[in-house]
Amino acid sequence: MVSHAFARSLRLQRLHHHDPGRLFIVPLDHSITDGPLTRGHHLDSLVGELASHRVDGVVLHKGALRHVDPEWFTRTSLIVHLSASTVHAPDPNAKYLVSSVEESLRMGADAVSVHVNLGSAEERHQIADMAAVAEACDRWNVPLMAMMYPRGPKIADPSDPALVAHAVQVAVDLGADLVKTLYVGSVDAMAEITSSSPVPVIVVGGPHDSDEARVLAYVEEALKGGAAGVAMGRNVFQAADPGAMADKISDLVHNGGKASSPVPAGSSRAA
Ligand SMILES: O=C(CO)COP(=O)(O)O
Ligand SMILES: N[C@@H](CC=O)C(=O)O
Repeated sequence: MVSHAFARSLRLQRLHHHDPGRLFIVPLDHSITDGPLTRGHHLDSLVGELASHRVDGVVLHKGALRHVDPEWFTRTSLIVHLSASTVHAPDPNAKYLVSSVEESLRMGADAVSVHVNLGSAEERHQIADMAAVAEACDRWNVPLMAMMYPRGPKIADPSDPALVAHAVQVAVDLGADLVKTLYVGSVDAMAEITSSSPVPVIVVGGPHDSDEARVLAYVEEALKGGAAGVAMGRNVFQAADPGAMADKISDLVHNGGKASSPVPAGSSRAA
């Protein structure tokens, strides 16, 4: 009988559309946290553009899937985000679950993600939620991406290497397959974190920066620090040309910075 590990490993490998060691994820879960992602163009066209420009996966909330063409997910993976809060809440750091592993599987998810704000007032619920989701991921053999942010009343510097290392450790100890967290601002300090983690660590992009060269330099630096890729939202979907920006980031993540042609529309996995 094929072991269950086979299924989880298969799903994890399927996230890597463009190379086995790196991931370029574009999270679009900001739509609950901050409100509508884009002015003007629709979510479906944005996801289609990302899928056509070598993005390995997108993070979406469950309801968004009703408005996106499934065809895009022959070329990019679907990570369903299970956590939510909005910036309008009395405590925006208090994340809670709005979906489940089983529901996400029913909707076609390749993986799920859960958000923990380490140091937040409601940390205990978020850690307990991640533990429960990790158990369900074990049961259903679904990869878990942990979104880990040091955030809370006592957190002075969220990118403090000791805090980020702790956040990564919490995710590892709860059973995450992949951790998305902050870049700590130094290649060496990041390398200490990534080299100590038994699971891949990818970094977020942060608020949109109109200086494209600075964004790309950030990606290069994070990769030098051993990040297994990036999970960049705002610096992609708020770019003037999200597809072109995705190509440039994908070249760094997947091609060592060498430019390569975008995946032709309609083609399935990259060669
Ligand atoms: O993973 C992320 C959101 O869930 C990171 O998004 P940003 O790159 O916009 O910070
Ligand atoms: N999931 C993160 C980033 C997206 O908005 C958060 O909620 O802060």
